[in-house]
Amino acid sequence: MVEKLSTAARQEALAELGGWSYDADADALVREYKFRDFSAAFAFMTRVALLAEKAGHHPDWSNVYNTVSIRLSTHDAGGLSEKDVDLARRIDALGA
Ligand SMILES: C[C@H](O)[C@H](O)[C@H]1CNC2=NC(N)=NC(=O)C2=N1
Repeated sequence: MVEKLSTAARQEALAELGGWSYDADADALVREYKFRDFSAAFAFMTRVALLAEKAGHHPDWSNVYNTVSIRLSTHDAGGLSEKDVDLARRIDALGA
């Protein structure tokens, strides 16, 4: 069972993950990515999907044309865990 992050650990993670915001109501990390068109957005989603499968941890997300909205939280823990921080780091490492 995965533990939710403590307030201190969450604040530390947010400081490190520059582009991500914290949704306090959902206890989730959120970020929006913009691309030049749908193809580029969907190519990014494909890469994230492969990361997520490898990690066994999956984003809640949506796509509208060139925009991909990602929300990370751990369903099993009922909020933010280290798994979300790890996945956010890996998504950022794609360099989108
Ligand atoms: C069995 C499987 O690993 C679990 O159901 C995983 C799958 N992906 C998941 N993704 C997310 N975001 N939260 C989870 O709790 C979760 N659980």
